[in-house]
Amino acid sequence: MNERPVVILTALDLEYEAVRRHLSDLRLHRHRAGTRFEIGRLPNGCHVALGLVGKGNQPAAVLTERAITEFDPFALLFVGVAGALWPDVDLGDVVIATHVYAYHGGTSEDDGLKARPRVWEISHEPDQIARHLVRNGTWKRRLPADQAAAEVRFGPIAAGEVVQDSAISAHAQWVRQTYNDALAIEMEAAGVAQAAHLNRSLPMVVIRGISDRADGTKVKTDGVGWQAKAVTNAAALALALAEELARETLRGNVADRTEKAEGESMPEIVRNVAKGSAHVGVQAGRIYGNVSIGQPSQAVLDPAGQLADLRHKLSKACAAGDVDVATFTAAEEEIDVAAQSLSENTDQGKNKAMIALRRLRGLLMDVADLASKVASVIAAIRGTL
Ligand SMILES: Nc1nc2c([nH]c(=O)n2[C@H]2C[C@H](O)[C@@H](COP(=O)(O)OP(=O)(O)OP(=O)(O)O)O2)c(=O)[nH]1
Repeated sequence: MNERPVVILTALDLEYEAVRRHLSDLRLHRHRAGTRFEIGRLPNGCHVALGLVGKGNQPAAVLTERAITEFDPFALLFVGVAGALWPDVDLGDVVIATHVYAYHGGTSEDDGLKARPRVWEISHEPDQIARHLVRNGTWKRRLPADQAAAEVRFGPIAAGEVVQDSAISAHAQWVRQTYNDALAIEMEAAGVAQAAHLNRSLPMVVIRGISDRADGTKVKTDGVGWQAKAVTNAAALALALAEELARETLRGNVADRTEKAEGESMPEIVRNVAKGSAHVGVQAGRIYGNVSIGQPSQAVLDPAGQLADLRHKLSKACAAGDVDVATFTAAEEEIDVAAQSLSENTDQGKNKAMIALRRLRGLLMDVADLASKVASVIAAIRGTL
């Protein structure tokens, strides 16, 4: 749906795996310096370039810069685990960084260490979208059935150069006193935030699952699997956010294209006619989506393809004012559910998709074209059962 991908970066292998699990059609992308990214798709068609940066702000900054240059993403997400700095932040909770503190900046003076804080703030639109997703709870659909529900918190994250695993060391006390509104602590967000800022303030969000309390019990909580549980929650929310950000970008693009189409004389469908032995190239201002050469084709798309086509038509109908924004949003959610259920490729998944599509048919019944398109997707799925 979006030509530009979202980049998602992680530090640890288990974080990478937690994101990778949500992607389909994965393919390897090698950078000439040896960095390996994988490019996959989310159920709504949004492309994701996934990378592993390792631990620490420095490699995170360098590889974030590399990913931005390589993929020109519309947004960047960092997904991982972190330690909680306060007792009311629970294991398994998800923290979305409203601010990132690079807490190691300072001057060492005769009377002690003085902080020289650097801080980056979350961009407005991803912040609003993330809060909306948390409010309506739809992101939880991506959690495995046996995963306990997590609380999501918005607040600052402190990023430094050490693994913090004490509540009483001088370092721990200094962090808690100097950055006392920070909810969580980790080692990459400052590098990622710096790289995003230096790239025209690319929208960037850090999403962390709490896997320990940064208080000397990390070995124990790691040992009973909290890292995997915590990052499963963070990844589910991150991918819901990626989809919604992609949708917003598409909405912007569709509106943009519609305005241009009205101002330009070029019609949407251009027929290039050759007479005699003349050779004619494609004469069109822009070409979007599939290109058919020759007579209009009646090719039959599979259910997933039909669903993608339906999504595209829905966006156009919304941009043209035939579908209001509330209906559009509700309809897109049903399409997401149908696409995700279909991607399971089981009879159960197909049945779930049919139920979502029946709800969708109800939502779109006033728009004849779209309602009949929904009916044909239902028929196509029924044919595969
Ligand atoms: N859960 C948690 N994650 C943290 C903390 N500090 C911290 O940097 N992180 C994030 C950022 C790093 O990418 C990564 C470090 O955790 P880790 O489990 O790899 O730490 P470690 O180096 O002590 O682990 P190990 O390889 O020695 O087992 O997790 C913390 O206190 N708790």
